[in-house]
Amino acid sequence: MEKLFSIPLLPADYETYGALKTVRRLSQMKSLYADQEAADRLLENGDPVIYEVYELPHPNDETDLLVNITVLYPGYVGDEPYMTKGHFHREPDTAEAVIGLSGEGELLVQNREGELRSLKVAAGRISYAGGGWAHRVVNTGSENLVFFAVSGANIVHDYETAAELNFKKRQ
Ligand SMILES: O=P(O)(O)OC[C@H]1O[C@H](O)[C@H](O)[C@@H](O)[C@@H]1O
Ligand SMILES: [Fe+2]
Repeated sequence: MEKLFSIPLLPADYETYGALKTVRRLSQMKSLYADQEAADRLLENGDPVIYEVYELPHPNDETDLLVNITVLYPGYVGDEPYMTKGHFHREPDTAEAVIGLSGEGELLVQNREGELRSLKVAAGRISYAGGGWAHRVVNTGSENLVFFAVSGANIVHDYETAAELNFKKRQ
């Protein structure tokens, strides 16, 4: 895609413009949920889609921006709502802004020292996580939570460190 565009902020339109669609299912992130027995019970009846990410093709130049739309479905694993995996950006870290398009939820952020914070995500709101904050979006509502996220295009996702902390308070 040419590095000039103006397109609607909708997953379907993103796909029309060649977005790469990534589907994340429960089996790919089961270990992140607190209630493993509840996850196993769900998996006996299939493998639910938790979220889909629509990513426009980009050349990863450090001067570019990564502009994704994510559709996070409503649902629970035990008493824990559906959520994204969550990640740090590997150093040198860059910030990420999440702009809610529909639905409601929260942006859980945690730094490498384990400090945990929660920011509201909703239509018409921007939630901003500066560098050094791992970020995970949680759908606390009963509708799809659709959000736009923008960060530096040259980020490298670090899922491992975020999974170790797993957005839990340190004792
Ligand atoms: O990458 P995850 O932690 O699974 O989160 C899902 C997605 O959320 C946002 O859209 C981010 O900008 C994406 O980079 C990320 O892929
Ligand atoms: Fe990110």
